[in-house]
Amino acid sequence: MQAIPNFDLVIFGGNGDLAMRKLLPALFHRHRDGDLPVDGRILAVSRTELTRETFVAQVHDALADYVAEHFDAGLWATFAERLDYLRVDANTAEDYAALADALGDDPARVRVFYLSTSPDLFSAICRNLAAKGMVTPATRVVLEKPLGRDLASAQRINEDVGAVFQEHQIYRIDHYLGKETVQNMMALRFGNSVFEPLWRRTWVSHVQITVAEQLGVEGRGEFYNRAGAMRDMIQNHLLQLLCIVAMEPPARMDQDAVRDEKLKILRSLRPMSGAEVGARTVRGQYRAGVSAGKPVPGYLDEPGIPSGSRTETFVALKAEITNWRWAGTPFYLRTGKRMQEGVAEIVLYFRDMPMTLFPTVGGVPNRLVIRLQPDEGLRLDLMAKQPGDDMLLRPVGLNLNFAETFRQRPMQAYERLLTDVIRGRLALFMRRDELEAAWTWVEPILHAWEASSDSPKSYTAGTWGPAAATALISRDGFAWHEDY
Ligand SMILES: NC(=O)C1=CN([C@@H]2O[C@H](COP(=O)(O)OP(=O)(O)OC[C@H]3O[C@@H](n4cnc5c(N)ncnc54)[C@H](OP(=O)(O)O)[C@@H]3O)[C@@H](O)[C@H]2O)C=CC1
Ligand SMILES: O=C1O[C@H](COP(=O)(O)O)[C@@H](O)[C@H](O)[C@H]1O
Repeated sequence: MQAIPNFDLVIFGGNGDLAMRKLLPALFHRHRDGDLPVDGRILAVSRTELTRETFVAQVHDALADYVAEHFDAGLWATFAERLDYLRVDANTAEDYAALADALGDDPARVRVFYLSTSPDLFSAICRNLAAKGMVTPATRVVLEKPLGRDLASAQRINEDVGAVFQEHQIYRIDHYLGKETVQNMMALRFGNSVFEPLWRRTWVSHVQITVAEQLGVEGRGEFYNRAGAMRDMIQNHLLQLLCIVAMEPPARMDQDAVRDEKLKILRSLRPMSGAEVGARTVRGQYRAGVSAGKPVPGYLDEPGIPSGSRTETFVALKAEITNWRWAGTPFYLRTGKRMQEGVAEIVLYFRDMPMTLFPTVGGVPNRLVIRLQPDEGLRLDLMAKQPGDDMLLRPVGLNLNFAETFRQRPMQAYERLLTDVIRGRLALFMRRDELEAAWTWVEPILHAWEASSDSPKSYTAGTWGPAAATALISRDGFAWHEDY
């Protein structure tokens, strides 16, 4: 494993929610594990006037909450030495002079600009960094999602960022690609021979990808209401998961070979015509209910949500991949806020046997359940004989729980991704053409929804979403995997 080189990491939006909840805790974990070089500096920037001391105190409190039992006072002291804060308004060219001074002029030093702000600021930030001569060959830029709200706006951002940075310097983050189980899926598929012959239309009847959250919009109402579940989750996380399940083995595990294969899948997604969208997609919006044992308000009563909003908090849809391996095997995608369980998983359902020889109790088709959250693992559901005189079969699961097997703290997605940027490893980041292919597929669905007079179907918080989502899959003779 390549050591992490000395670095300057500049986080635009360094006092924001993502930085405090995910980025700085991830860096603290890597510091605690002794993975960061001594000369690795973290410089937070944003508009608010803060002293270094105040900022460091804010990070201390955030880490105490978000790193919880892994927080260590001794390690905090050395971590705090890495931190600094600078006031920079992204739109004010003069503010960048102090940033350029703080970074110095060593052209060989790895320099990462992490843009953890609204994407409206990305163009101005890149332009100003270039104008002040801060973009060296060893500089990388990380772009947070969502990258645009449709194909045209994504292209505009890509053009503006591309005018300053070369493609190999641009890291478009999708934190799902940093999850251990997602990488384990590549290990399962391309490090074992046993599944490869089965991994195709001949043996797989359909695939389900579910990312269900119990959380609501959690103080991000204004942002969420402009996005909705399609832009927030399907366009990026769920389509990336679909790519990892469906892609062909890359010729090598190098960044472009992997990304080429994912791109082929995105381009093989059968486009939905406006007329088909009604039958192949379901959008929902939660109303008040009980989630994780507590009464919760409906979406329209959350702070920052305008009355009568038609933003979807749930999407279920049927996708089809028109290629040699998958034609005829539907992929059902489903995501929602305030669902009954917080769970993320991929389930491959294998085809039924041609005939039944044995009586069964609670028969299910053979299936492979790949669990991303909450407990990462794999389960292969098989039928086995129940002990006793009768030849009676019942379902049993062969279980692999990664935490129990490896007895190691699983690395959080941002821990892996942040250090990949510093190391210059692009494989787990999206290339421009991938991002644009994903928007190309999603956009007609969004347009059809916008043009429709229908509102999202209402569902009670704490359930599995609108009844129409059950109908979407049961029409094809299948049912959502919900037996947790
Ligand atoms: N929070 C999350 O869980 C996730 C967030 N994201 C994405 O990450 C990005 C950041 O999100 P989040 O942290 O939640 O948002 P916040 O609103 O919490 O943070 C925004 C940050 O941007 C800074 N900022 C705003 N305007 C300017 C400006 N003109 N110049 C400099 N800094 C500015 C703010 O600081 P100040 O006001 O002091 O300037 C603040 O630090 C967004 O693109 C979001 O979509 C993606 C996935 C999950
Ligand atoms: O990107 C996002 O992801 C989170 C879900 O991430 P997870 O790692 O907790 O599964 C989601 O809550 C948020 O709305 C979205 O912006």
